[in-house]
Amino acid sequence: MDDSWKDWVHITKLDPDKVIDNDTVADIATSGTDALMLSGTLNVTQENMRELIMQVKEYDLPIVVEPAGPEGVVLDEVDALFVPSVLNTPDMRWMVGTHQKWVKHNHIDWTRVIPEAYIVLNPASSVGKVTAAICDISAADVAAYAEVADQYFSFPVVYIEYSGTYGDPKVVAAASKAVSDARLFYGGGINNAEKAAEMGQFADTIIVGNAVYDDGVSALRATVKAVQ
Ligand SMILES: CC(C)=CCC/C(C)=C/CC/C(C)=C/CC/C(C)=C/COP(=O)(O)OP(=O)(O)O
Ligand SMILES: O=P(O)(O)OC[C@@H](O)CO
Ligand SMILES: [Mg+2]
Repeated sequence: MDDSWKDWVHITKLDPDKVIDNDTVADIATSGTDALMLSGTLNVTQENMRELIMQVKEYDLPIVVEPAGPEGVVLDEVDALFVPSVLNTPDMRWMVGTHQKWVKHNHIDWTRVIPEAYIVLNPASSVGKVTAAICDISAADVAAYAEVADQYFSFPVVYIEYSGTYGDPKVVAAASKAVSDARLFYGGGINNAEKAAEMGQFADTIIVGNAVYDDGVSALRATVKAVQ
């Protein structure tokens, strides 16, 4: 896709493993969020991903898929694929191994792939457990990962991921200082204007996931308003 995604300040993350009704989808689409990212670590299948795409595609909003593995890759009716690599895992599969297998067995439309350097910081999250990420690290450690991702690997996105819990703003501030070219994404536990504004000072883009399901679209709207 073109570079317009670099202007997104707010992304709503929808999980194909969760049920959402069409009225809620309509409210999300008009909330002011810049894009919908369809993603989850557990139980994402071609079937539930395609079902969610059918629900969201009628709105005039960018839709991107963030697969947890090659089996979750769907590109029909979608603008781009944001593909994670986890930096702070000892298991090479989540950094590059799964990607190598994916590329070996598929023809990839690279014009629609945006690589993301994930730094996973909530050990209790599904992504933390699956990737065995080493989460007990300092702000300086996170900043160094972020700099390596940005300056050495040239990842276009550095993603500070606290999925399911609100993170440490000092960590996000340190990562923000360390990154010059990449866009800094922050996701985890944002469910009101205050948290959105706090992380929005440091991150270029905030991602709101669970709040849509747990706190409703009014909470989502408050997070949008805080960063736009
Ligand atoms: C090579 C391809 C196409 C994919 C590989 C992608 C990789 C390496 C993924 C590893 C990290 C991962 C599992 C990312 C999934 C995206 C993500 C962080 C979703 C949010 O997950 P959680 O919120 O923890 O999960 P649940 O909502 O399912 O509990
Ligand atoms: O679900 P929450 O905690 O909002 O996290 C958002 C996103 O970063 C998850 O990948
Ligand atoms: Mg989730």
